[in-house]
Amino acid sequence: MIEVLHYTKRYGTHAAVSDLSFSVRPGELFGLLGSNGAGKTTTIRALVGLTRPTGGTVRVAGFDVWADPVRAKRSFGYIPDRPYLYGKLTARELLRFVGQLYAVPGADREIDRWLELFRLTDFGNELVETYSHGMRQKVAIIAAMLPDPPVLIVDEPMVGLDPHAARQVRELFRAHADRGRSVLLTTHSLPLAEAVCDRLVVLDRGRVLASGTMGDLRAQTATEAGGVMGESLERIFFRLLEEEQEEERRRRELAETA
Ligand SMILES: Nc1ncnc2c1ncn2[C@@H]1O[C@H](COP(=O)(O)OP(=O)(O)OP(=O)(O)O)[C@@H](O)[C@H]1O
Repeated sequence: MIEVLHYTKRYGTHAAVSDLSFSVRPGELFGLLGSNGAGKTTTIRALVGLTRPTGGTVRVAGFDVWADPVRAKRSFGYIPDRPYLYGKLTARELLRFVGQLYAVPGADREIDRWLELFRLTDFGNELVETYSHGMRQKVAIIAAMLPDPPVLIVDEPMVGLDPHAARQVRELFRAHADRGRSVLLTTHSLPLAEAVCDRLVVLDRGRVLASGTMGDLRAQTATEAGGVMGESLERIFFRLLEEEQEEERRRRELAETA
């Protein structure tokens, strides 16, 4: 459903992402993890047609996002890290607009259901510009999920959400994947990633440090860095970063002595 093949993005001489490959299958919830500046948003922006790759291919639902953008874009919902919403529309107007754009059957009923789910019913006829950060985030999530897309692409979904909404959203994404859809999400919340993701990629400065299921990551860090099986994703993540920093230090020392 999502295929990223040898994706590379350079800004001038700076490689934001280098030779990244992964795929997300139907029924999978896939996590893209990494520190600040690791290249998560850059990858997401290539997948949703906002930032052209320097090299490699990105496909959604079988369509090359850059060669066949309309068909690719019909097949996914996108929740950006900083959603842009029309502030001069009410949430209901904005969601009706999305419903018409994607020809969602029974859109009005669906919109009422979503607003109720996120406790926004009383605010549905208020202008979005009056909404709090978390309320806007909820509207962006509804807008992406209303067409029930085969692929959901999500950048940092939990920022600004209260604990109740964060749990709801986590369950929604899991349920979406369990209905045979594909979900790709980036997050800084390692407990969230560990709880919901089927497979993960850990990026650092645009390169893959590790990928696979939690079991794969545990096995990889256990053999490469002497870790123990059963470790949390948080421990694994820090172990991978420490390993990478150590490698980097060794490379610099070698370069200085050469
Ligand atoms: N428009 C741009 N011009 C130049 N460099 C950019 C641009 N956008 C991103 N970068 C660089 O690309 C790298 C990856 O950035 P990206 O936003 O993808 O990171 P991220 O993993 O999403 O980080 P965060 O967790 O902080 O959101 C960083 O070094 C960043 O400075």
